[in-house]
Amino acid sequence: MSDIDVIDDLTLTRATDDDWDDIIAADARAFAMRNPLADDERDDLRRKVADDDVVVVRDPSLPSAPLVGVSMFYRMSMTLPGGAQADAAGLSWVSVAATHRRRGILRRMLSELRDQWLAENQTFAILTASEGTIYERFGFGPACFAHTVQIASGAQLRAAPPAAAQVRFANADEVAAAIPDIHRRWTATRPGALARTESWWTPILADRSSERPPAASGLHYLLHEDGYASYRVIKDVADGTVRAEVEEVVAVTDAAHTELWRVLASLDLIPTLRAAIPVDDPLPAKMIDLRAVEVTGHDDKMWVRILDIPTALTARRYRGGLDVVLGVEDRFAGQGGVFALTVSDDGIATVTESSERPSVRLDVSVLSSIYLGGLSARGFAAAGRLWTDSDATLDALDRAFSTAHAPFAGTFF
Ligand SMILES: CC(=O)SCCNC(=O)CCNC(=O)[C@H](O)C(C)(C)COP(=O)(O)OP(=O)(O)OC[C@H]1O[C@@H](n2cnc3c(N)ncnc32)[C@H](O)[C@@H]1OP(=O)(O)O
Repeated sequence: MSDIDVIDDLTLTRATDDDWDDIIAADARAFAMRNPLADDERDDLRRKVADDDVVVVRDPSLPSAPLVGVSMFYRMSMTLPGGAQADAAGLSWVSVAATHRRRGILRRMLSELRDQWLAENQTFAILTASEGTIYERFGFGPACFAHTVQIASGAQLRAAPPAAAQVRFANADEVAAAIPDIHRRWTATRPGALARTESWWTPILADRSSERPPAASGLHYLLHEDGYASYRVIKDVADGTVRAEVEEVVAVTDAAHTELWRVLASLDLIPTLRAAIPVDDPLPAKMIDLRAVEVTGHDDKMWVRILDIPTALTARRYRGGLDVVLGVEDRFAGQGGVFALTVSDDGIATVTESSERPSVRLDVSVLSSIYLGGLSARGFAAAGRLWTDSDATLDALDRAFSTAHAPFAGTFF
């Protein structure tokens, strides 16, 4: 890592206070935002990221040396299969000016950050991707998915309502006091779940009007002792129709999940609800008519890149015994190699570098995709992107890497 680097006639540095006006303007252009971040949103962002974790590229050959590239990462924490929490570098706000595309600025910025992550012994990098074809070349694989669902108002749950209400609408103070802890309890139950520190909660709880979708209300909160839900009411300006966008349903128990959805599905004068839910969410199975939960979209929500393969493989738990030799290719970060992975019947792994012939071959992006249990080894084998020496090896690999719950990040970054 260096303080200043030259790519042809460009300079690459870490951000300082003086760069932030240009960073905000550049990202607003690159992400087609109607307005750049307002001052309070910019303060929120700066509380979440250190200037030393922000890479800035400028072109001094042009008047005023415009900022032509920016990338940053948050220091985040993610739940692994089995419940351990691991640090993860959350890559975000990556952009290159439209005037300077396709001359290697993204590759150069990611190389700089890769060198930093390796020097810091980071095990994982994660991101939410704007397009599906950019990040595999850097070793990232799609790892967490969500279903977008639409639910008609009045949809009935099978379970009879409890005698006494267990859910109530809560005011801002009650919400601020209760939900960070419920969220923390929830993260322990889901692989891929991202923890939120205070600097992440501040903008969520502030619910700034500048951050709301057009024609959207503020957040309404429903509180249960083991869960919460939030939603906005949106009136379509074009046709006047009303719907609710469910922002979050965070339930630590099945009972909390049922009671929160019971209330959401019965909101008056709101014909339609939309939500993004885990792909294995039990909601359809809880309805009298499973068609009441219509899946309208399926999106990759978080990508993972394993940076330290032995540490990552030993940090998670597995669902069955396994004895394989993984041959992993990593063209971007050079962290691949051959690793003997042995998992005991109780799901605990030991990993050693090996000189044996691999029984499984795959790219680090594929290993990263199956790591949280969101995609299967068998699926990649069928796509010709993972090779095993036998079907029995594939079966064992598939079973060991699968998880009881589909991974779900729960926080956009
Ligand atoms: C984590 C996040 O922040 S996701 C958000 C990403 N940012 C955006 O979508 C904002 C709008 N887009 C942009 O700012 C730019 O087009 C970027 C950042 C996507 C690409 O920046 P560039 O500097 O043009 O990329 P660069 O020239 O370094 O290309 C690197 C590689 O990615 C490939 N690539 C770049 N953009 C794309 C794309 N949109 N689709 C597919 N491949 C792409 C290039 O072909 C190149 O491949 P190679 O090195 O294997 O030959």
